[in-house]
Amino acid sequence: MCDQTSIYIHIPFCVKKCVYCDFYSKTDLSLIPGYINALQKEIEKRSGLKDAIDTIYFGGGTPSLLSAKEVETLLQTIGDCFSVASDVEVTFEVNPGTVDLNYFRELKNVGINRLSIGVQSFDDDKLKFLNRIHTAGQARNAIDYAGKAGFDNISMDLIYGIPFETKTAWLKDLKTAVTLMPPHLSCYMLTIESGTPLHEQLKKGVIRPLGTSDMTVLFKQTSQFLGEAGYDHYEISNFSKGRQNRSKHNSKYWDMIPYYGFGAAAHSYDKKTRSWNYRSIDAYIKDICSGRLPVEDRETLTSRQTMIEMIMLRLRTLEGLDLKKFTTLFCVSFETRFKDILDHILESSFGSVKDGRFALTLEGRAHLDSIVEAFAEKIL
Ligand SMILES: C[S@@+](CC[C@H](N)C(=O)[O-])C[C@H]1O[C@@H](n2cnc3c(N)ncnc32)[C@H](O)[C@@H]1O
Ligand SMILES: C[S@@+](CC[C@H](N)C(=O)[O-])C[C@H]1O[C@@H](n2cnc3c(N)ncnc32)[C@H](O)[C@@H]1O
Ligand code: SF4
Repeated sequence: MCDQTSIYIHIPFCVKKCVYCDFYSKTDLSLIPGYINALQKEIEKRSGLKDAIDTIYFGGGTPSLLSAKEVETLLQTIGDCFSVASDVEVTFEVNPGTVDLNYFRELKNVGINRLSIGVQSFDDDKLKFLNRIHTAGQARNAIDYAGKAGFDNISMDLIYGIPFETKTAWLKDLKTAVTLMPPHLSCYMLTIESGTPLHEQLKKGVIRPLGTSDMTVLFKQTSQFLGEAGYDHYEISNFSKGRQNRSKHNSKYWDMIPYYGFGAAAHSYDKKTRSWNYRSIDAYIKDICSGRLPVEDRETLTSRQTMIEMIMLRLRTLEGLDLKKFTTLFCVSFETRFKDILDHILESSFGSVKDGRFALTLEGRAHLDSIVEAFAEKIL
């Protein structure tokens, strides 16, 4: 029998960098054809016909900078090198400043069946502050085109908690989002990553980030508002209309199911080992063209690392951690191993144990980082 697995393809190109983003991408678009060629070679080199691929994800960077022909070429190579399921979910990330109706029709024709649209906000001032290449009008058009081209599996990315953002302003963004009725929404709390222009602004005192308690208010407001609008808060940043509209691909990350990562800066996981490719387009292409795999490094997870990772990932989700599965994997019951922390969490209503699963409440998820840290300290 085939093993179910996934493919992630990294497209490290952007028209310009957004002030908050530290995902790997470059603005030299002339490198795209050579990169596609190298990607094909990497896929061929790592081919695995015994693996049944049921999700494929084009992420970035900006996948929507590729021509539909280039996307088709990559999907054909995957089809030649892997056993792709007939009902495979194929997600494609889109920047609203790079698309039109015809492009979406072409994407549909070459086999893309889920779009993740990087809207970020419907407020032009907020978009300008973030250094996005598009306006709110273009974001609305992108959603409209996606529907007209026949996509029904659409997700929207939004960012909240930028400096000076108020509860009212964020609520306005959420209200606009739900009127467009996407079946899936990702709402990300702004993180100020070191090395980004936003971090520079912070160091110079040009911006003052929102405090933790203001962020917590926005996080809870998001969950409450989207809950009332019919969305399940199924992962800390993700919301869907029913189970059928969850991201199958990302759900696999939270379930620790193996995946292939192709391209510069892409990560792969095979149940025991994590590996990652060079975070440089030049180094990636050079290795591939010399017949080597472009792996920068790999680490085999110890049982302790797997335990931390499983707790960290599962506590992000609505369903939480399967206690029986934990005992089978680690030969110790979760309740015994973490009695003190668990008692504290249950007493303070930050979590609950139901039907053999330990999950955080909304209040608990608002304190996810410190809760995960408490578990990690106990494991190390
Ligand atoms: C890596 S981007 C790729 C999507 C596409 N390039 C775009 O921006 O339209 C995926 C998503 O991550 C989120 N993101 C990236 N950096 C972030 C940060 N520092 N804080 C919060 N969200 C972030 C954004 O919502 C973005 O749409
Ligand atoms: C921030 S999430 C956005 C998910 C989107 N909201 C959705 O529901 O489909 C996706 C980003 O994570 C990063 N990413 C995901 N899987 C990856 C992998 N295997 N290797 C490297 N980066 C990855 C990419 O930058 C990608 O743009
Ligand atoms: S958020 Fe998207 S468009 Fe902006 S720099 Fe990051 S990957 Fe590129």
